[in-house]
Amino acid sequence: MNYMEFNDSLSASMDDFGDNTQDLEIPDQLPMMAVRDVVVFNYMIIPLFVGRPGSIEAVNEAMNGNKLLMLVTQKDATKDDPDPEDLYRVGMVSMIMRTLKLPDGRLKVLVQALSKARIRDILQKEPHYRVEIDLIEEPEVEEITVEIEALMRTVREQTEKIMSLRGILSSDLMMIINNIEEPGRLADLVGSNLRLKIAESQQILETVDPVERLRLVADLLHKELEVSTVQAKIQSDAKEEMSRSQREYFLREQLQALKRELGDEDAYSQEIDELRKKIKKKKMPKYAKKEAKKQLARLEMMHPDASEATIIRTYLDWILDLPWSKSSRDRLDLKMAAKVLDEDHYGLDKVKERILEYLAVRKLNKATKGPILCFVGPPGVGKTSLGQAIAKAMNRKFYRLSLGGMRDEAEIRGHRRTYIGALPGRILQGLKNVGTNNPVFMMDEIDKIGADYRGDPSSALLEVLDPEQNSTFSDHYLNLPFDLSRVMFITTANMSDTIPGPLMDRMEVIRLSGYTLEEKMVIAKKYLLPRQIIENGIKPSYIRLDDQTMELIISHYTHEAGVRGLERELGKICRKIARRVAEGGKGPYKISKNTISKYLGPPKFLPEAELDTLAQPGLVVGLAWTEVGGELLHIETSIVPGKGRLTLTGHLGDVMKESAQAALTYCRSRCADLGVKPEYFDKIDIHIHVPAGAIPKDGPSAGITMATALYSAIAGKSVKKGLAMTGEVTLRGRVLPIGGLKEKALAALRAGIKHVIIPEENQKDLVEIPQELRKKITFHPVKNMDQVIEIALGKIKKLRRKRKAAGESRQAAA
Ligand SMILES: Nc1ncnc2c1ncn2[C@@H]1O[C@H](COP(=O)(O)OP(=O)(O)OP(=O)(O)O)[C@@H](O)[C@H]1O
Repeated sequence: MNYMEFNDSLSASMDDFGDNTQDLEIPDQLPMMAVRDVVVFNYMIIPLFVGRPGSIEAVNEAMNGNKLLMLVTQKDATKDDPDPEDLYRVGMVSMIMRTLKLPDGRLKVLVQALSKARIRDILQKEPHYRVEIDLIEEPEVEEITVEIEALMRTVREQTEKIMSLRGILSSDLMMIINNIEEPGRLADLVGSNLRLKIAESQQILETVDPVERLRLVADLLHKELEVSTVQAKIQSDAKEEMSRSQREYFLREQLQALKRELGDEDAYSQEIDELRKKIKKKKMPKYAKKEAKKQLARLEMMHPDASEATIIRTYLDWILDLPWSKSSRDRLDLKMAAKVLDEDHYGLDKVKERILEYLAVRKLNKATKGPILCFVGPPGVGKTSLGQAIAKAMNRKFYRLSLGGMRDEAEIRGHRRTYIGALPGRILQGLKNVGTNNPVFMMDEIDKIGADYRGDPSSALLEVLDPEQNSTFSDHYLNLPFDLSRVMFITTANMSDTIPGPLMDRMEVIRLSGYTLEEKMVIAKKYLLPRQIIENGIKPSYIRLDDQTMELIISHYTHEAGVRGLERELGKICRKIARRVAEGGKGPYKISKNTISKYLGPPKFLPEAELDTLAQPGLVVGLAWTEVGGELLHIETSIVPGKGRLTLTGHLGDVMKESAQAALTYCRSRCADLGVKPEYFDKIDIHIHVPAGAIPKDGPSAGITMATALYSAIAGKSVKKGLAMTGEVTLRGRVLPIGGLKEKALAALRAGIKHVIIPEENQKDLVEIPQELRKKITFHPVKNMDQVIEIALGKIKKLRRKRKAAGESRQAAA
């Protein structure tokens, strides 16, 4: 029942019946009718449609008697034949005011509620319910207190709010509500109009006390108000959304119309036309053109502002920007190329020769798929700049990509277009950048490439670098094969060990080792200093730097295989001079042994020989080969009374630890030479330490160094001054070959070392060592440890004698 019915019925009750019903006697036994979906309240006049046979019987009996009928609500509306327990016990005694037979056999009955009553007993169920009842009198409210008044006002206000939120506010109903002075009536009127659940309505009905009832209604109103507020908000939001998109649509239509009016008709179709022309003009493979046209057709069908349209536009831009067929013309003039290479780089003869061979083959057979060159060497030896020089010599564009730390395959291959913000991989980005499809493409630090859950970039690189596969390189974003076979790939690495095997297979390694002092001198004078002079805006005449000073800078201010640090130091000097000139100085400024510290501060490195820390038993200098070139490796051994323990410190790797064990076993096998009994080793603790403890060290090449250090410590004799060594040792004392001889020799030279012990099998590598270096260092090839000991410590027999004498004098002293 809605409020309109209520409204009508209320006025009907006032007009037609007034208080006539007041005098009516209500018997305590009445026919009863169950009603569904509605709870009848006091004073209500309500039309009911009666169809169930039992109900029709009950109405008929009432009509035959005093027209009174007990109405109770069914708990479950779906039950056609409710049992007594399906019925609420409190209901309304009502009077039938009018009945009307409907053509379908049902009755329409208009009833007026007279009094609340509780069923005491059910007398009969068939053919219709008949019940015994107790009337429930409505208690009188003696005084309308302030609290009740406030409650009534709240209920009125809240009712008004809910009705207005629901859009069904009626001034008539509000007038009636505002005029009701009795709390109970107000509760019934509002409660019956709230669209409550049946159980809640019944709860109101069963609450006898009028004030309590009103309070309950107030609570329910409060709840209802909250729900209605949220509901109204949801509706208005939805409406707003609708109207906004409608407004946008109309505005866009208007904009299009305005554009048409103004003559710059349809910018969108113009854009499409332009793209179409570009695709037609652009030289690209048929499959690429086909795909571009297909995407353009899709774009045409779309709304220009759709997000998908932006993705297609970016994709088309990429297709149009890629150098599908644009190449630079190769310069294959070998003389010219040799000149360019010499101009930019000193030395590196072998490398230059290999590059010229490469160019020669290209000249004779343009279709050749040359190998990928991989420059391996320490930092700052010119790997990158050599790549640039090759590009210059061949008249190609140059692009450099650093692979260091790259872990995501998508960096090489790109993301699929379905990703938001997807882009092609770095290879295609590089090609777009240079604008030709045959640049010199340098990939730096290929040894530092990583792999994790995002994929393995090295497997993607395989496809890029393999001449058999790279003519159909597929980038995830582009999703079309792109021919990379004309690109000249060059890779660089500091160490070749960490390059993944399959990659290594596809490349030709060219080693660039560190520079000797003499080479550095020439590079500094011919290339680095002139470049720094120009970069700092000064003139060559401002600066006087003699050879002696340059040598000092190299040996005391830098400690590196390459020349990057040297260039930085020279840059520092030029900067300081630039400042003086800018401040009005005239120069020339002489940089000498005495003034150098003014420019560069105190020396940063002292050559190791100058340190003179080497003349102690147990201290030996080894040579190591690291990423940054050759390095000296100091090994310290100390022996103390103990229980035969061997302690190794200095962040040593497993291989190096095993070398130490082998060294110890070697020394144990030489007890006689050392003049000690085998038990001696059970009474001492040996500690081998390799300083610079924070730097990890590994590899077998320190084997002979450790064995010598241990031998020297046990023998109590220092090794020869200015001696360094490298070689792997076996348990039987054989010396095995090592790698990186040139780098190690250069490091020894930098440190002022004069003698180097090397494995005999490495003797063949000596040819690679520059002549002037071989003049300064004596290399001692050895086959076994005994030879090492003889060179480092002197004749073994003499040693034994000495050791014995020392033991005797100790005994005598004791
Ligand atoms: N033989 C040389 N002749 C002239 N200049 C050189 C020579 N070798 C290196 N240089 C200069 O040294 C600087 C450093 O070289 P570059 O950047 O090519 O080193 P790199 O070997 O690529 O190092 P990294 O492994 O750290 O990338 C460059 O300015 C380069 O011109």
